[in-house]
Amino acid sequence: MLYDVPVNLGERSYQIHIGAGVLDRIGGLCADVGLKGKCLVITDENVGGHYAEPVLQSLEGAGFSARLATLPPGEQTKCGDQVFSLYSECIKAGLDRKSFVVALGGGVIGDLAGFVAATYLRGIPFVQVPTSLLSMVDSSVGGKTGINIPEGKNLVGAFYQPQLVLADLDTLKTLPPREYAAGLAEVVKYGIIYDAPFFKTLEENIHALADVNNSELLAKMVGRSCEVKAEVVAQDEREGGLRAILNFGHTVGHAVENVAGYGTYVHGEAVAIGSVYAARASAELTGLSKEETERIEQIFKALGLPVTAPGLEWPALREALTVDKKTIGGMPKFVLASEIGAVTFGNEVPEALMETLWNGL
Ligand SMILES: NC(=O)c1ccc[n+]([C@@H]2O[C@H](COP(=O)([O-])OP(=O)(O)OC[C@H]3O[C@@H](n4cnc5c(N)ncnc54)[C@H](O)[C@@H]3O)[C@@H](O)[C@H]2O)c1
Ligand SMILES: O=C(O)C(=O)C[C@@H](O)[C@H](O)[C@H](O)COP(=O)(O)O
Ligand SMILES: [Zn+2]
Repeated sequence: MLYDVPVNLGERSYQIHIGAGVLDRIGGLCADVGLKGKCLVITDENVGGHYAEPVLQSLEGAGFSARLATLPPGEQTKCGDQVFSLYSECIKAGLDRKSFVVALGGGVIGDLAGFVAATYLRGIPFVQVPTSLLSMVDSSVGGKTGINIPEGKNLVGAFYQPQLVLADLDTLKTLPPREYAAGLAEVVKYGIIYDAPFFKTLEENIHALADVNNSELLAKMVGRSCEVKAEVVAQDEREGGLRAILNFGHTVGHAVENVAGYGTYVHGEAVAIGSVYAARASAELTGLSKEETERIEQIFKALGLPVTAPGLEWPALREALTVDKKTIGGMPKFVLASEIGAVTFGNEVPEALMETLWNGL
């Protein structure tokens, strides 16, 4: 059965389809939204071994001509060199302006393949088939595509919406536990920024959350996360304001990823560290209570996520913050909470406090 969450963006609207054992529906769903002809399925070595064949079969079965490009796994793949090699793959696949790209994998593949689709021939359609928890609850939704450059995370990219998203919860059964936990960091984020009852439900189900065979709980968690993201994006597609709340924990999180070296901390882990930092800053500046600050810290710890990054020195992180997309006039901006479920964006943290908070983690 498919559970659908709509993303309402006028003529760029689409559906997120969530279900268990539904990967073989991809061909039919692509046909349903009017896609035709040729496509390039982009995946990585970990995901492709498990899921490329059923996806290709489903696409071919629905009358599409599909070619496969398989990339090395990991954050370092989200780079300019891979973009250019994928343009060549698009040519080899004979893609024209009516053709499309299928991103089959985690957020690295989704962001990269989406950026290729956004720029090849000035834009061809694309479809997201997320296979990591993080990509199901966050990166496949909302149209942020892009790559990292040595100076910083996601510094090159485009807003470009997919035609549809298909999340098969059964694919999570092969996801490594470390990556599953990392995805939970973005799930917790939705509770902190938007939905206090959801945060409480997560706290009360810590152990059940770790069970990828609990399809019912999984579907609820993925579904609610997608609903929150879709609601925020529908109000502010290109981050003129409100959408920045989805960046809670990311100001310091992105700096940690960059300074430690892409892949040392996976994205969700860096977000966990950045979220505890943001919670502590919120306690100092926006009235987050001691008790709620503690609850935020505890939930990340209980999920087995890091809340500190030993060995990373503040000056290097501070330098990385100067190129954060939220930094204006040299001052980094933070999403801060006044309580769990209520945040504001565009906050500055005094220079000395930024360093003190880092050294106190
Ligand atoms: N565009 C957005 O809105 C957005 C939102 C959040 C994160 N991101 C980006 O997403 C990326 C992180 O995504 P991620 O956490 O999915 O990382 P990822 O794509 O690197 O996937 C994590 C690891 O799990 C493997 N994997 C994925 N699905 C699997 C499966 N079903 N079975 C076995 N192995 C599997 C991958 O090969 C990889 O090794 C970062 O680059 C981050 O910046 C983007
Ligand atoms: O969709 C958004 O908006 C987000 O901020 C979601 C984040 O989880 C995600 O990591 C995103 O890629 C960050 O975007 P950036 O604009 O800070 O690079
Ligand atoms: Zn993120």
